[in-house]
Amino acid sequence: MDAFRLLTRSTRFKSAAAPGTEPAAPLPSTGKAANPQLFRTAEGEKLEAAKNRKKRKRAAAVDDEEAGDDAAELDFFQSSKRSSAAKAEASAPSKSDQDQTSDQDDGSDEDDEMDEVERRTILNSHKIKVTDLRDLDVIQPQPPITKESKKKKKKQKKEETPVLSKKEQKRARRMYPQPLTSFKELRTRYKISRRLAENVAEQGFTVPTEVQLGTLPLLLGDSCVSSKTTEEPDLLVVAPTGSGKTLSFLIPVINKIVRHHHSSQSDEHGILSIVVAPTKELASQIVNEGRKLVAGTGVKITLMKKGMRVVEREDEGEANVLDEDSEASRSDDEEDDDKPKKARSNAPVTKSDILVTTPLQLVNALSAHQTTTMARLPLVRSLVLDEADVLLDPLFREQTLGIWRSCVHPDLRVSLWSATMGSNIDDITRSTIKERQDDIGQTTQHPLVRLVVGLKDSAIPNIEHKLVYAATEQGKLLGLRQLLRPTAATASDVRLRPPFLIFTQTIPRAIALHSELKYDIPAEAGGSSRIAVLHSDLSDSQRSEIMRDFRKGEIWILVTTDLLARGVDFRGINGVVNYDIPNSAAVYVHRVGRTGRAGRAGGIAVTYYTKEDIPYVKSIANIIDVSEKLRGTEGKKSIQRWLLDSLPDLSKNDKKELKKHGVKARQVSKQLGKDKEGEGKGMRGTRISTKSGFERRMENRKKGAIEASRNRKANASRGAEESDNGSWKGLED
Ligand SMILES: Nc1ncnc2c1ncn2[C@@H]1O[C@H](COP(=O)(O)OP(=O)(O)OP(=O)(O)O)[C@@H](O)[C@H]1O
Repeated sequence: MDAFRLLTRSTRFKSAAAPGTEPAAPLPSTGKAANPQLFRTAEGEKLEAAKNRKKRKRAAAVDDEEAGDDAAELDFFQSSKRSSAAKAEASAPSKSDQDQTSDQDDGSDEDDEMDEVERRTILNSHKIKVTDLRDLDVIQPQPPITKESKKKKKKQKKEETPVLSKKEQKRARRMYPQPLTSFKELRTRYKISRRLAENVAEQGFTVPTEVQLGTLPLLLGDSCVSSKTTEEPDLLVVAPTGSGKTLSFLIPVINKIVRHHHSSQSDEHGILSIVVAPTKELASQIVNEGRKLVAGTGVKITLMKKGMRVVEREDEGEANVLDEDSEASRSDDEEDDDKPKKARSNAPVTKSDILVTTPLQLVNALSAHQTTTMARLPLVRSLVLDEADVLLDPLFREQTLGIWRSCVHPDLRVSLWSATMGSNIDDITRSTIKERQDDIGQTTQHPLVRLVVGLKDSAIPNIEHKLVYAATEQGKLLGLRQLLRPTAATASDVRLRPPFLIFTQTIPRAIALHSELKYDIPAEAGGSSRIAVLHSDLSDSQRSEIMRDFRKGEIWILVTTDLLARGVDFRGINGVVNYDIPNSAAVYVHRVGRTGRAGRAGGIAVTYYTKEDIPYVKSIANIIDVSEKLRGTEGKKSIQRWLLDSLPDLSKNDKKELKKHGVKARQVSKQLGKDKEGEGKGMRGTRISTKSGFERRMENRKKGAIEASRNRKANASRGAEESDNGSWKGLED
């Protein structure tokens, strides 16, 4: 069934290209990208290939297998052979024994150190920039102070004060850590748990993405057997949407816990890692990804839910600690958030190793009975902030910092991940780390590193952008309807094919747009069931059901708010429609990043703007311009220079206001917000309808007349009844 043909009611649309014409570009929803990497140069590729060839030869020699087998790249852990052998052995010893013993039996890459030129070539080829964010005097320690050096220093000070230029400072901070050239290295060089390595291999990924290539060695560093053992840093990561950041933080977190379970502190039980994400949808997706990776490792990952207890508080009395095996293996489809909850004090304290949560849910659990002091999480060694810029935005900042401060273990490492990150995040991170160190009386500073892939705060280069002027609200609706019609393909160069997402500014607008569009889908295509609306006013179970149906392909068009703008990974989204322009350039980057994920090509992002939006368009036009430059499409630019020059710049204050409240004309006052259908008088700015004001007035008058006539009739018949039944009927029970 051709979804587009049915959806557009097209009789003329042909899915295959006519003979002699160019074949249609592959859709993001079809198949898998050959290479998930976004940036690479021939020079870097050659070097990586040479390194991998060398490793393969050595591994083959170790395993006494044939050298130069091309399939080795696909079978990078030789998982099928080895895991089946391991499984056969595993019938007797426990999983943890297997992990421990197997640490010795893989070919080791410890001698395979690259020199700085090689490391630099590969990192530059993938546009990876690594920076040491510590104070300069920590990075470049001064020589020890002796009497002589003191005198010399004084003399020097008098003569000149040696200050590094900005360029020199930048150079001093620049790092070139060893990149991960293949997933196989996770096992051979970084000695990650065998079972974890097999679980990664089972996902079928062949090449590490840039962010994986750069961050995995840094985060797995302290278990690296190389002579240059590196300390695990606190890490800030800015990497494109859909580039595999989830895997980059989950592998090290899980591996650290496996090691912890095998260590002398293995009798410590409780939450060892926390992953914080801004929405329940993203948190539940991370848990699902995590469950694939933890299978058989003995590590438990759990989604934070209402009523769950994470610590024992003295004010709550004795808690009964139950085993949560069943919970750890449950999928999020089985969530029971809407069922009545047990009283908090009766619920068991979670025995999970990794807790994935939204900020508010964990804060609520840590500050039971609404007390001001938050309970501590003494065992947590890893704190991951996914979509860190939004978690440290004023809306979530206090909650997120509260969680961070609750993690009091001296070995805590924090990592912050996003596709967009302002410099204020660096500052907040630095000051929070410092504040924590002072609180716990720690004197040593561990490394703080920032890793950026590509251009900071830019959209991925494989998306096609369309910025469409629609003049009015009605114009946007007409434009969107036209996109769904067969003529769209010929009338404009935009062809939007399901599945796709439509973003609006507010919940009432999402609801109104959904009501407008739901009868546009022909019955033979599934009718109104093919389009749905998702927002935070729905119950948890409704939200999960819609997400599931969209993922299964039963829903083709999903109208939503910025709830789904970040992190959510629908593999085959063909397009994104910004029905309402986003509140900031960062939101644009995230919204459009729902398509073209993991190196897939062809996603299209359509953004409508009206007269009222003109002051806010420039930052989006700039993002599109940069993204097209990054792709290097000469002559195929959708943003012309004259447009960029003529669009007004937005003041800092206006930017702030827009980020906080969105476009004024579409804001909903609290009272009016209750009117979800957009019918109230003051809802003019938020209303979505093709009907003119006159048509609506006439319709309302007609409705009023019908209602009045109905009332009159009802009153008349009631009067007649009363006169009929005038006799005494006794008292009602
Ligand atoms: N090495 C790889 N090869 C191919 N696909 C991969 C690889 N690593 C991850 N993926 C896939 O890429 C997709 C996007 O990954 P993920 O959700 O982690 O992206 P992200 O960087 O967190 O994006 P966002 O910024 O939007 O949150 C997922 O479907 C994941 O399975």
